[in-house]
Amino acid sequence: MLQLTRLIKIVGAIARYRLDDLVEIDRLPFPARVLMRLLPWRYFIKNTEPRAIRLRKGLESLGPIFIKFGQILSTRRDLLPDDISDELARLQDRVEPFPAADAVTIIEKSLHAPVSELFDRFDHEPMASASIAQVHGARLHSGEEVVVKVIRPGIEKVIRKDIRLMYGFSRLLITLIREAKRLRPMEVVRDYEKTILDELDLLREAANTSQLRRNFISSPLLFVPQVYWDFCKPSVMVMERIYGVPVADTETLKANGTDMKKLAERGVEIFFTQVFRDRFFHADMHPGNIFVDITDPSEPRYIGIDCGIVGTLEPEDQYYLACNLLAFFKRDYRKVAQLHVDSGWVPSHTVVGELEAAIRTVCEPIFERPLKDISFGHLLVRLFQVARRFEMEVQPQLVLLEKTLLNVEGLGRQLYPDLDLWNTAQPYLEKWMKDQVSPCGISRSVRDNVPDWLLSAPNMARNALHSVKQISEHQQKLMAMHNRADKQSGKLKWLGGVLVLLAAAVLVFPEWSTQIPWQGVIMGGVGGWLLTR
Ligand SMILES: Nc1ncnc2c1ncn2[C@@H]1O[C@H](COP(=O)(O)OP(=O)(O)OP(=O)(O)O)[C@@H](O)[C@H]1O
Repeated sequence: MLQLTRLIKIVGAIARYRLDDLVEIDRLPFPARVLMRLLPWRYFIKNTEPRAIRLRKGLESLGPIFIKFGQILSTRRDLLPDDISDELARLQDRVEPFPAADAVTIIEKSLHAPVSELFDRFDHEPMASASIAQVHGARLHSGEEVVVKVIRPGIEKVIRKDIRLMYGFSRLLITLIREAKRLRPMEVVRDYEKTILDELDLLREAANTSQLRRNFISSPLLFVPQVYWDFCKPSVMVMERIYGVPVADTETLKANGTDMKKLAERGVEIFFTQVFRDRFFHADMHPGNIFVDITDPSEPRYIGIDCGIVGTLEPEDQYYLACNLLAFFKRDYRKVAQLHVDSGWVPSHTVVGELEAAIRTVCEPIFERPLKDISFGHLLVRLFQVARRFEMEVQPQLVLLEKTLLNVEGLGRQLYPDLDLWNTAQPYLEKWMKDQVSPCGISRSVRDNVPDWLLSAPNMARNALHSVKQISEHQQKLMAMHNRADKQSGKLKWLGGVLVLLAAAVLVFPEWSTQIPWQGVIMGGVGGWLLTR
């Protein structure tokens, strides 16, 4: 019943914001075209606002889960046109807070103690309320000021139901409009499902926060609040309270004499450190999650919160990124193409020259601009688009990285419009490359891997024996098949020989053709051959 009400609400939003207009009817197959023309609201609802704004408003009207979906969708620039991505990126989940009494119940149930016992002070008025969680201020008995993040009650059920509906819509879309496959609606929903369900587990967020804090523990670039593990459960998380200026509040930052150039460059440095040193990056870098500590405005330090979404990279991904970025900026498209083939990102049958030409077509216009105006993020977006045409399955972690890079760039340029991203990033990449191939780097890699190799040695021996056994079994099977094929070809030769002899005899003595019982000869031949198989 709830599902039906939801469905009616969704159809209502489609009608009100004329979201059906986002589809080009003339390009649809005949039955879908008829169906679309039969939609009743086409004839009495007009909405002349730009399509991107209508889509944003439609999602907003459907509430927090769809807003979150829109936010995640906005990051798929590899699939969506720019106007839609830009507009969806403006979606903000301003959500009504839920009653503090509900928050208290969840906290007490999770931590098995009354709030008054758990905290010295608990602020019933929430500090912030978003789609998934609500944040309350509090003080521990030991005196530390903290914030308590609580998952919205009943939200998981709503999310799971909405996701089922989204899958249903995606299937319908693909069935009705074959072209829609290009937008990969099922993949987009799957992406969303994973991200949002991960965000529901605050233990996961707490673990990510701890890891990021450890990675930057003595860094002047980034501060990450401490997690209080004794107060963390899947629906409740308690962490150190931070005090900083929201990064979007550039007026306050400037009024306090913050070194904006340094701030912008530090953002890029943090990103490249996370990617090329730690292979672990905060992947939800929207301005609401970033604050600045301006205790010393000439040395501004970032403060990062909300580590619900993080990305991790495999060493191969890291290598791929570094090599590609370096080759790109040297405009060595052949190398970029070759790297794609060598690393198996595109199938081995790919013609390197063709991939090289496609990459050149995409990149040359971008490099027309001065280096400082080039967007790394857009470059990656375009590269992935090309790679997809060449059957490269773009890994989700790379899509996450591309989205983060776009955020970091956007933020950096907002803070300091002349930010030269390449100049800031190049030393990191080149240093990383040098490290990898230096004797130190190689010995470090060997040292890191030796314990694993030693531990897996007994297994390796067993696996090797197993493989040898399997190979010899396969060989025996192949030999047997080979012998049978030999025998059969011998029999076929024998049968062929008899038939050739008979044919020759008929040619020499044509009168025999009427005397020979042909059916008998053929049946006898085939029967004899089968019996001797
Ligand atoms: N450690 C903290 N100290 C001070 N304020 C905090 C802290 N953590 C969160 N907040 C406040 O609460 C707000 C929401 O927190 P957070 O981003 O973690 O929640 P969320 O539900 O994941 O929100 P969203 O998903 O929309 O980013 C922040 O924008 C900030 O104002």
